[in-house]
Amino acid sequence: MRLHVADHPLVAHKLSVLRDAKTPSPTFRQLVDELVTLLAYEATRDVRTHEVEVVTPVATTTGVKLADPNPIVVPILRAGLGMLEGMTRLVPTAEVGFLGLQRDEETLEAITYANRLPDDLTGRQCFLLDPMLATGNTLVASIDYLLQRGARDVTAVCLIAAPEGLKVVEEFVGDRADVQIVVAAVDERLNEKAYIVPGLGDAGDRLYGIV
Ligand SMILES: O=P(O)(O)OC[C@H]1O[C@H](OP(=O)(O)OP(=O)(O)O)[C@H](O)[C@@H]1O
Ligand SMILES: O=c1cc[nH]c(=O)[nH]1
Ligand SMILES: [Mg+2]
Repeated sequence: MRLHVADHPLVAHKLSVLRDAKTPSPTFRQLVDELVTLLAYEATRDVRTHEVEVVTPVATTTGVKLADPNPIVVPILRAGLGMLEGMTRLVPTAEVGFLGLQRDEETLEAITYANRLPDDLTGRQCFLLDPMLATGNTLVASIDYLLQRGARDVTAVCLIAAPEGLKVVEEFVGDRADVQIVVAAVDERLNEKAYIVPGLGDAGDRLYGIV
């Protein structure tokens, strides 16, 4: 598993405002969107392309276009939905699948309530979106769904990860697939309720309210 921590003052600035408990929901949503665009730039560094001929008003040159099959982007509901538009703005030809998982706050198990993925992901570049990687249980379950469908090239774009969760994901992945995690920050630890410290609280609640 490869880990990429985005090291950029704009990322650090936006993340600091996002963490602030006083930041209201509309600003929070806007910042998540802006952060994803910055992270997506890093996450798509290895996106597959092929050469094309381009005729400019001056000359003919060689350019590149995204190769087929298109990448697939999968937001993990709810909170991952707040990252979808920022990602598809950068990769508009991507297909979009959906996973809905909710962490049981007692057992910390990830419970799946929605799964709408293509049956065959062989040879596809897959991008999972979820702002928080805490225990890692949600990301492990999500990566597993992709691997079961034949995917071997998976990038997870997260805003904040806990070291404990990164270890869990790394142990699960082993050498089964090429998995990259792109994050804005790796925080200190999990607290007794498995919330990321210092983190930003419950990302889904801060995006969409408490349900
Ligand atoms: O690494 P883990 O310990 O599994 O926790 C991380 C998960 O928790 C949050 O979702 P949550 O279950 O709160 O669902 P929500 O997006 O609907 O709020 C977050 O968006 C991740 O999906
Ligand atoms: O800190 C955390 C942990 C899990 N889910 C969140 O939204 N935040
Ligand atoms: Mg939540």
